Amino acid sequence: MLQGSEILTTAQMRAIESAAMASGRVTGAALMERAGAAVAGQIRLRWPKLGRAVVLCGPGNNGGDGYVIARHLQRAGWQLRVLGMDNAPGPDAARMKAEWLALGSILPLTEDNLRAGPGADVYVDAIFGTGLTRAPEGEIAAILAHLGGSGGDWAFFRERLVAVDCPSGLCLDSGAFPGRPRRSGDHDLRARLTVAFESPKPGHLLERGPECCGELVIADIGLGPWRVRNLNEDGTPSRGIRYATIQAIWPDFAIADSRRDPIMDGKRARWLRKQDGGDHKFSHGHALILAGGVARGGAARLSARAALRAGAGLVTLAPPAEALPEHAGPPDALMRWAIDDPAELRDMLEDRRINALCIGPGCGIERAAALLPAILATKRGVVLDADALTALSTDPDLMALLHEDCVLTPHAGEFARVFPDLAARLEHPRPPELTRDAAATDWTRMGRHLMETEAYHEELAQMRGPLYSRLDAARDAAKRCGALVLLKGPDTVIAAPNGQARIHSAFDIPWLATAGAGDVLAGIIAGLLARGLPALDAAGTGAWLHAQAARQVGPGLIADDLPEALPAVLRGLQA
Ligand SMILES: NC(=O)C1=CN([C@@H]2O[C@H](COP(=O)(O)OP(=O)(O)OC[C@H]3O[C@@H](n4cnc5c(N)ncnc54)[C@H](OP(=O)(O)O)[C@@H]3O)[C@@H](O)[C@H]2O)[C@@H](O)CC1
Ligand SMILES: Nc1ncnc2c1ncn2[C@@H]1O[C@H](COP(=O)(O)OP(=O)(O)O)[C@@H](O)[C@H]1O
Ligand SMILES: [K+]
Repeated sequence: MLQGSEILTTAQMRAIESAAMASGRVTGAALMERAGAAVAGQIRLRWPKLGRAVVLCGPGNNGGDGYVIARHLQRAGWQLRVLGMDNAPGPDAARMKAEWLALGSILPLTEDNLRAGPGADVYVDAIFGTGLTRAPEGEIAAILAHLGGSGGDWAFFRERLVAVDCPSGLCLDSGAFPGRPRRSGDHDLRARLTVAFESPKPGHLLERGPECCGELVIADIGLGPWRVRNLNEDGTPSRGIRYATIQAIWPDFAIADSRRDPIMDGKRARWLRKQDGGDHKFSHGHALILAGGVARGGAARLSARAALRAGAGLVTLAPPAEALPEHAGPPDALMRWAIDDPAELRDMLEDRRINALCIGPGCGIERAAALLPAILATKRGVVLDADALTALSTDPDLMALLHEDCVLTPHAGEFARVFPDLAARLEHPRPPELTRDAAATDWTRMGRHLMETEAYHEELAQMRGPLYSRLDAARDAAKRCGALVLLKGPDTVIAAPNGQARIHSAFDIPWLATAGAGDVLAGIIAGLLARGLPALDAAGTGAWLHAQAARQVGPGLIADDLPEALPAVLRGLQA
């Protein structure tokens, strides 16, 4: 029910392009023409006066787009300087290069030529797009560093840089820059505007992507018919299951066509607002939130409050008996019940109406480790956060008890504790080995088969980009432990064991990084599990509600505000 924009990996995008071309119904040159025209159109929209543009064209099809852009801008009356490479690109880019040469000249793509000449209003970065296979070196690295502000003119280029598909050097599968430290931001290329094609790629939304892409516009270049999986008997695409398995939740980018899916359909909104009618409190579920010992109750109380606000019919907070008096205050809607040991928990779980749990916030590692076997054995929906994750990391037997209704909500540090090897792979600035060699892939064959067999969709789904991504890490973790993994951060990634994934972008709300915000998220998800949502949906909807609450409150937010902001978020849903 929760919908967002489909995200395509670079491999899926290439395969779709190849499928379109293999069908004989569209040529690569036509696609390139549409792509270049779309970028030129976006430039003219933002710079309505005629100006001066410098277009930097790389060795491949991204460069081909650049030559199309130069042609369109020149025809519109702009003054152009085009810098390109002296190589023989593929046939489509070669054709676009030749068409440009009939109108103007090409200077060598060097830093000296970039620096020479009068300053321009717009610099078009058409050096590398989805075909980046390794870290840029030499002259191109120097150009990219210059555009990134190594000469001190960071702000100048930040205002004027338009990136075609992505800022060059950014890996569109991971949002990292190959060859650079993962979290460094020095001299990263930052565009004012990025125009990408058909769908966002993971790298637009992960790690450095959102900051470096600037405003992101997705242009429709007409590949829609090849994005569906099912075919009619005559080979034409039918309305079918969309095969992209990754979706963006609450993307903060514009899609320059009308296909944008609503983030929240009316049915989901009505359900969240409990407007379906006729239900009583037990039909909205009963969530049990385990709390920890004396003086540690705040975190679990935040979770419990959030579960109530998310709509669970009943919520019980369960600290050990000695800590029970601490929880005497509001909210009065919250029930309290002392649980000291696994036997008492098992007794309580005899009540089948308790259908979701949350364990971890302020729980204490020992208590979490002691209670988890009883919880996991019931196979009920459960959120494991904070101390429960630490408990998990020290006990492989607990890991073995996880099931697909478990939701793990680690931040990066907790993820590294539970999945140290996967976290270590994320630290590599360079790939230990290339997991995909685009040059060695026969994309034409891939495109043809994409239209014919399911197996190719699976093969495609297995393909990785040149850098290990947070998406790869969350998917690998989910597959390994058989549970849903929600890896927190400004770019939250949610992955199910079957490979389905969501990316939730929250770069616009840095004030959400505040003590206790994660406890609230765990509670919201537990509330939604109690209401009956499957794990992937509960996590996706929960991440979205959590962020919306933070947007509602704004800077100055403390975690206590988040549950209280949920009614306004729910009231604002279009039911
Ligand atoms: N296909 C289509 O129909 C459409 C495609 N479209 C456009 O095409 C773009 C993808 O094009 P692409 O596949 O040609 O890749 P691109 O990003 O231009 O770079 C590849 C070139 O760079 C080279 N190279 C890579 N890394 C390097 C490095 N570090 N340092 C130096 N060289 C490096 C690589 O060489 P190689 O690795 O083989 O040595 C190859 O020569 C896509 O982003 C979109 O803009 C649109 O027009 C819509 C229709
Ligand atoms: N820079 C950021 N911008 C937006 N959201 C963030 C940022 N950093 C963290 N978050 C979000 O804030 C929450 C913090 O959770 P967590 O790290 O568990 O905090 P705590 O343990 O204090 O509750 C998560 O939902 C995370 O996705
Ligand atoms: K580019």
